Amino acid sequence: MTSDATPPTPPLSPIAFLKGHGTENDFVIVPDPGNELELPASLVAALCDRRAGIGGDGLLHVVRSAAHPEARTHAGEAEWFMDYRNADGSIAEMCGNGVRVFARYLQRAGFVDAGDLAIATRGGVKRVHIDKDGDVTVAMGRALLPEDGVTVTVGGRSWPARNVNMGNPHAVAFVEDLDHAGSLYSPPPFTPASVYPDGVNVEFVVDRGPRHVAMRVHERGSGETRSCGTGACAVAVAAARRDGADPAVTGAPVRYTVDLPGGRLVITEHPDGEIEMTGPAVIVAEGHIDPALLAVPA
Ligand SMILES: N[C@@H](CCC[C@H](N)C(=O)O)C(=O)O
Repeated sequence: MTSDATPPTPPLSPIAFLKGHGTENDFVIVPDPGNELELPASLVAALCDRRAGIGGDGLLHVVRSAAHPEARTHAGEAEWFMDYRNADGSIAEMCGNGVRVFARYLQRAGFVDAGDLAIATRGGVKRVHIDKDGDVTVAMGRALLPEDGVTVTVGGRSWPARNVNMGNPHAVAFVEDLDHAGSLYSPPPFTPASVYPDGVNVEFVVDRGPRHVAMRVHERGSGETRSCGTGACAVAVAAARRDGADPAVTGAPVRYTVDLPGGRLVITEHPDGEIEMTGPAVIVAEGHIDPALLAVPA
């Protein structure tokens, strides 16, 4: 018997993924060396969904620089491009914890050895040092400190916040108590809104001791996370200016220990402005994405 019905669409092939975190800032890792996958914002959000998906604060799309239009010019310097997405599917320039986890993935997959490598990001090429079983250090580049800050208001309290750009935007507010930041699920209101037309990551900071601070963060596109690497760098830079320890002025490097809900990062700023971030990076699982999830409408 013949039929004129349309032949069924061939099933989508499953896609491999891994799950990893850096100080509990967690990521879905999608290896795609040839940049063959379509990853619309809706699919990224579905994968990062903690109830109906895999769950993560963001997604690390692992692509060869030569295969990605945004990274092709860096291919001679950095073989791999971190195509980073926030949990809501939005694109961000940089992710500090993400770069460490990305490097750990490359090492685990056998693409690189422990030691030194370069990774391309939208925030430029980052130099990374991987300890085989220990921490990962990233040269994060220099911070920009635009003069225009904002006032952040939560629960009737207001604080001035310093504008620090680590490739991505941050507003750093020193507060008396981290609980005063309230729920950071939604973006904390700030004025004037014109300072951050593309949104901002907001850090609330308290002192723990000499050159030692603790912070909570609301991440643009992800909500409150348990850690933010670029945020910890922004906090260390703001603290050094507040403490009269700007290395460009003193001529000496300054190191801050930054405690986050998910762990500890160590941030060193050098007299030439270069900032180094050191912390853990862990791969916790790997598997395959069910093709049904890949059929999420764009
Ligand atoms: N978690 C990251 C920052 C990710 C990007 C951020 N949400 C943004 O939109 O700028 C980090 O560890 O730096």
